[in-house]
Parts: sequence; structure tokens; C-alpha cells
Amino acid sequence: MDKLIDASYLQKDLDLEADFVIVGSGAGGGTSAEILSKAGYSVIIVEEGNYERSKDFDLKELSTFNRLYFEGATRPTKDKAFTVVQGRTVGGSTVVNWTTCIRTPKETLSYWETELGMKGFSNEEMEPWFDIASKRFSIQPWEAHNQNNNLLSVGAKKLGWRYNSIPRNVKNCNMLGYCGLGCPVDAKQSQLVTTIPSALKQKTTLLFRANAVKYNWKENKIDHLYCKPSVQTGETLPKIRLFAKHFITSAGAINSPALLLRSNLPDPYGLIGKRTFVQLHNYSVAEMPTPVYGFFGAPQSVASDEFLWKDGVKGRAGYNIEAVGAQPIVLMNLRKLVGEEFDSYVKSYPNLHVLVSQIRDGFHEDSLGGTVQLNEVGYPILDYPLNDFIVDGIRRSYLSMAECQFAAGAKTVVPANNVVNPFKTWAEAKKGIEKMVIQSPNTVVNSTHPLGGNAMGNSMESSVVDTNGKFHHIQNLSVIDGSIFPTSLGVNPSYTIYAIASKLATNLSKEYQSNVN
Ligand SMILES: Cc1cc2nc3c(=O)[nH]c(=O)nc-3n(C[C@H](O)[C@H](O)[C@H](O)COP(=O)(O)OP(=O)(O)OC[C@H]3O[C@@H](n4cnc5c(N)ncnc54)[C@H](O)[C@@H]3O)c2cc1C
Repeated sequence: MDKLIDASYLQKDLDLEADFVIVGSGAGGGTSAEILSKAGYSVIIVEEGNYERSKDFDLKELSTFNRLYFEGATRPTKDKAFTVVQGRTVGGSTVVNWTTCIRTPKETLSYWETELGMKGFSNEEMEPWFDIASKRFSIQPWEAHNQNNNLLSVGAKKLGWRYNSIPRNVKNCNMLGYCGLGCPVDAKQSQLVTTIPSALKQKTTLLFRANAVKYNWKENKIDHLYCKPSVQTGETLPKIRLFAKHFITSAGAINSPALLLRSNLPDPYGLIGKRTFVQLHNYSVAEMPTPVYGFFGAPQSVASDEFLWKDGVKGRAGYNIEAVGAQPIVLMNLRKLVGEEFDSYVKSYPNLHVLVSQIRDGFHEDSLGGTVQLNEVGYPILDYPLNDFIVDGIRRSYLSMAECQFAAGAKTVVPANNVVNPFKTWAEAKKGIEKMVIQSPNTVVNSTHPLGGNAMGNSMESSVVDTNGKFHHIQNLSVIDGSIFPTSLGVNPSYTIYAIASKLATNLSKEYQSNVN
């Protein structure tokens, strides 16, 4: 079998077979592919995106967003209140992520254990898997903070808040600041430069520009996965059928539940796609008296978790505060201005300081997440209304971010929205934010951290997969990616996905080994 197959150039139908077929080559898929192929199994990775390498990453914003992201990084939710941003390329979102690696908070793992009864994911039990992931992806402490991150430390310190440096998964980082456009020097230790090339040295085939359409199944077993090229070059669209002993869905949140829904898999309790979380991101923009140049350097290297658990795990919406990689397209999208206002915003660009807060969801009875649905052509749409619980989190996090930015010396601060103008003092900001109307489309929020939709758990009545990632109703199907989390995490998810994928893929490998022996 060829190692690399570009499905868009297929002239005729294709049938392939391997021990494992993995859909998606991101954090979950890449990690699983390496573990299984190193254990001696043959593997086919199916990836909808293109196989771009560092030489292709030209750091041009618009064209890159179109090439490396789903829907040009502007995938809207059902009511268009916000966009969900996900990578669509070999290596998945790990190719475009900002390299921030934070371990799952112990509060989250403890909630999974005590409230959801999940075994095997306690802080202590996860420790070895975090160690494995940290070595594999070169996750290391980072102290070379740019001024955007430094100012978060300055504000947090003045206010007596907790804050930390965030480890990153990089080797010899050139600090270009454009991590979201792919790393042109291969410093980022994404799946593209770690697990995928390693798996390809074993019995692995990478079938790219191939869209996994649906599983064909009978009784409780998948027979084959039906795929088609994601780009059509010829007159007809060849049919691809992939056969395997076991199938792993690693297409990420939203896309993994969508594949299961398209396949009409048994779902007696209607759980597939439910409990999809987003850790909603909202932003605060400050103008500083001196240049910040937030577009250079490591984008995100300081975090404050002061407000993450302040009201208790099951209390009001908690949030993490981080700095933002202030590349032009990101900043210009935060405020919708015209004329002189836009002119002055652009001119202030070097001095702009930007913070983001991520609101954890899934821990409170008013925070049940969104639902993945399919449109008439089987494409996923996330239905996630911004309810009062989330709006309250947005408002309080706007207040915290503004307070921090004024404490760090801001001349003005404005929450990323279209209803209020920049505030000149903390007192003015406090008053204004407390009464501002927070609603779509005036509030600029988004998510690069969709999670859940195929919740993991013990019981068929409340979860889609078991705690080994196995789909409850089909014997040869697993899900290994961010879609299996039963809540959001409260922090950036990649490190947790690497660790949990390592654990689940290792268990799967052992299970098949013992079946063979
Ligand atoms: C811009 C951005 C910045 C981020 N920054 C950080 C950060 O600094 N730190 C952090 O911890 N996290 C970050 N994240 C999030 C993190 O990268 C993701 O949570 C993680 O990669 C998700 O892993 P996954 O395996 O669930 O899915 P992904 O890594 O997204 O992989 C899924 C793959 O499946 C493919 N796929 C989907 N559907 C199909 C189909 N039907 N057929 C074939 N292939 C399919 C996709 O193309 C994709 O390649 C960021 C994400 C983005 C988008």
C-alpha cells in the first residue's frame, strides 16, 4: 500500500484494509496512530485536510485561514452568535494552535471522578500519561514572555491575583508570533512533525483530502468506512471504502459526533452531539502608553486562574485569563469600526494589549453545553445559545480583564463588542460593563476549544463512549479526541487530549494484542 495517498487525484474507486482505521490526524488521531503503528499494527489515517508542511506555511493570514481551517476559521453556530475555530489539515488543530500546554486542573478531574463516577482519571492516575505526553511533545517551561504576556503578570501581581507561566510544546522557537498560521520552522511540536512522520515510518498509510462520510455497520460491528475525496479534480467522485478490525474516530469535537450521526449509529438515549462545550472566549482590548508589539513572540505564555474556581466547581461560570497572539486579523476582528474610529484603532495597533478569558462550561445545571446537529447535506452545525449563565460569565470576565489592564497601566480599555466605547478609568469601565448589553451579534466571542459531544462515562444512559473511549453499542469503534470529554476543562485542551489519547490508544493496543495471542 502507498504511504501517502492524495484522495483528490484518485481516478477510480478504492478499497483499502488495515488493522486500524483512524479518522482525523490531530491531537487524538496522530497520538493514537503513532502508538498503534509502533505496536506493529497496520494503520490508515484518513484526513479531510491537505498535507501541508513547514515549507508551505507562508504566514499570509487570509489564504492560510482558508487552507488550514474549517470554513476559513469562521464556522458559525446555529444562531450565528459566535464562531468555532478548528484546524483542517494533516496534524489537525495542533498545526495551527498556539502551543500553550496546561495540565487538566485537578478540580476538573476530581469532578469527573466524584460527580460523574469516572474511574481511572484521577490526578494521580493521569500523572504517568502527562509525563509521556510531555516527553513526546517536548512540553517545557517557558519564560521568554512578550510584553503582551508581561502586562498580564504586571496587572495580576498588582491586584494580588494568582498567575503562572505556561509551558509550551516547542523546540528552538524563533518567536515569530504567528503560531496560528502553521510553524514555518518546525519549532512547534505538532502532530505534523512528531507522531505523523513517526507513524509513517511504520505500517501506516496517510489518506489525505479524504472526507470520512459514514460508517457502514451491521448488528454491532462496523463493516467499513465510506469516504470520498474532499476536493474534486476529475469528472466523477471516486468512492473509497476502508476496512479494518477496529475504527477510531478522532475528527475532533463537532466533526466526530457529526460522523457518528451521519452513520445513524445506535443511540437509544439520543446522546450523540449533546453536551458540546466551547470554553467561550471573550476579549478585552487596552491601549497602553508605550508599544506592546503583541504580534511578536510566544502568543500565550502567562495565565491567571484567579477566577477559574472562585465560586466553587459547581458555582457561577469560572474563567481563565490569558494573553492573545495579537496578529492583525485577530485584532481587527475584535472591533467592528469604520471611518476615523477605525483609522485611529489601526494606528494604535502597536500599543494594543489584548486579553482573552475562557469560560468553563459543563459543571453547572445551567451549563449543559450545545448540540451538534446535521444540516440537509449532513454537515455539522452547533446549536449553542448564549444563556444567562454564560452572559454572566462574560460580564464578570470583562470586568476582571479591564481591572487587570488598568492595573497594568492602560490608557483605555474596551471589551470586544460594538456597543460601548473605550473606557478611560477602571471606575468608568466598572460602571459601563455592569450595565452594558451583552448579546449577539454585538459581542465578539468565539471558541478555539470545542470539546465534548461524545461524552465519556460509565453508563450507556448518560454517555456515548465508555472510559476506554469505546462506543457503547458497537464493538469495533472507539472515539479518541477532544469530543469525549464530559465537561470542558477550564484550560487549553491539547495537553489533556495528548495524555488521554496516549492512555486510551495504549489500552486499545494491549487489548488487540491479547486478542491475537
Ligand atoms: C487557532 C487555535 C489555537 C489553539 N491554541 C491552543 C493552545 O495554545 N493550547 C491548547 O492546549 N489548545 C489550543 N487549541 C486547541 C487544540 O489544538 C485542540 O483542542 C486539539 O487539537 C483538538 O484535538 P482533536 O484531536 O480533538 O481534534 P483536531 O486536532 O482538530 O483534529 C481533528 C482532525 O480531524 C479532521 N477531520 C474532521 N472531520 C473529518 C472527516 N469527516 N474526515 C476526515 N478527517 C476529518 C480534521 O481536518 C482535523 O485534522 C487551539 C486551537 C485552535 C484552532
